[in-house]
Amino acid sequence: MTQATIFALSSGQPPAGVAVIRISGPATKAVMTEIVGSIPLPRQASLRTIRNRNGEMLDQGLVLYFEAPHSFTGEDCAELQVHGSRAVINAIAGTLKELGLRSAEAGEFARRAFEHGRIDLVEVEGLSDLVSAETEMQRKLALQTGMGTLSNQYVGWADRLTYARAMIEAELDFADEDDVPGSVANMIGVDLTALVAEMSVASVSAKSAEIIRNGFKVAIIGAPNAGKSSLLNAMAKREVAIVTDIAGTTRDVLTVELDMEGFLVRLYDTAGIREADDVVEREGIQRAISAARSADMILYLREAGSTADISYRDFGVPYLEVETKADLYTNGGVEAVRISSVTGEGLDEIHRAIVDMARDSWNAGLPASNERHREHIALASKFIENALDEPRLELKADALRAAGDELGRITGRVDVEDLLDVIFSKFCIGK
Ligand SMILES: Nc1nc2c(c(=O)[nH]1)N(C=O)[C@@H](CNc1ccc(C(=O)N[C@@H](CCC(=O)O)C(=O)O)cc1)CN2
Repeated sequence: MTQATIFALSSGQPPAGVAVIRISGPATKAVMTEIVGSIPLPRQASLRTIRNRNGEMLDQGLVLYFEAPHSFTGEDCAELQVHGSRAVINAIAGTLKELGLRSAEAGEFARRAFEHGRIDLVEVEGLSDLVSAETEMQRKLALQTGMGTLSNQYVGWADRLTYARAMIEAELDFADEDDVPGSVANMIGVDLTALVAEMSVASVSAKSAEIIRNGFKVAIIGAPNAGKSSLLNAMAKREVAIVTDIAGTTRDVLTVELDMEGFLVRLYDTAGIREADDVVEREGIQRAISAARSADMILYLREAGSTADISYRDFGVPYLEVETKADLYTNGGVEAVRISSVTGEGLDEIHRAIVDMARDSWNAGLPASNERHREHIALASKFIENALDEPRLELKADALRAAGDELGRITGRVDVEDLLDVIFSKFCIGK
């Protein structure tokens, strides 16, 4: 079956200065001949008139042609860079449909790139992250994943497993009586043990990368009226939360997302924790506690001069104690950071503390895998451990093959068909 030729608006929603319409598939050449008169020189921008099938002008734009396999998808591709109005885009899309092209599905260009071996599954995920990156750290992480750094790690691991297996196969094929039993096992054992250790480090990195992808979670907790919502508003620089003098104003957990020096920080404002009779307030307090327990950092707020309820210290979450309303009190010589959301005192210090903690939680030195990778890495290292424990060479080799297959599932070399729909559907149309 020949592949459909697909097209999509790859640039943002109209109206925009310029719109990029991408085309990929076997009919690309024929379509270009039809709508711009001839096939432009590969990889060179040419200014052309774009026409419908009756020869009427639809727009004038820059066109690019990429000949297979030297294109993003590995197929013949073209780009029409046209005036970015809805009407121009609709007119061109209409003509492309009349010529037998169909609209691309979400991620379909990337999928074709994967299917033609231009990029592996790890790089596909990196591209997906790159397109949705909002912070500087997300951009860096996505580039590392999307441009092969992480793939190289997995391929390197898989190569070591292949080498170990080859050693075993050789031993099985050429074993002679003079060989010392177990010598091959010893030779490969050292490297395989090292490999298991590297894998366990990589699994930790998946967790730390989550902080970049999903944000560093900071829960603001404390007694009612301690100034939690005022702090949230002051950090967000807008009135996100309702602030009143009435204790118990915040009932549910409120969130703001902040870009703090390139880190995505999710700040949670919570209901004040106290003994409460009101059902709604009690539920809010439960939510406050669970937000604090699942946070990456707790800001425990209390009004200057009041005593601390220190039960949150058992949550196992790093915390910072904050004395609020510092404008109303003189410093009683306590250790906590003193802030005033009214005067702004201490807010820089809070900012610093959060960014430092986020930076510490993220292990910058490690290539950042993700949760999907982590599951396969865990299985692979289990298989390697089995292989290490297994005295029979045939079974040792089998376990190593199974471990290699798990790594192959990460990069997409080994049966991943069922996964593809999930991964590619996360893309936007046109990617
Ligand atoms: N206009 C435009 N800009 C874009 C893209 C695009 O498709 N179109 N990209 C899409 O995401 C990204 C760039 N990625 C690309 C990756 C590979 C090839 C490509 O044609 N590769 C060929 C030729 C390489 C070469 O000549 O150096 C190849 O790998 O064989 C193009 C874009 C970001 N900017």
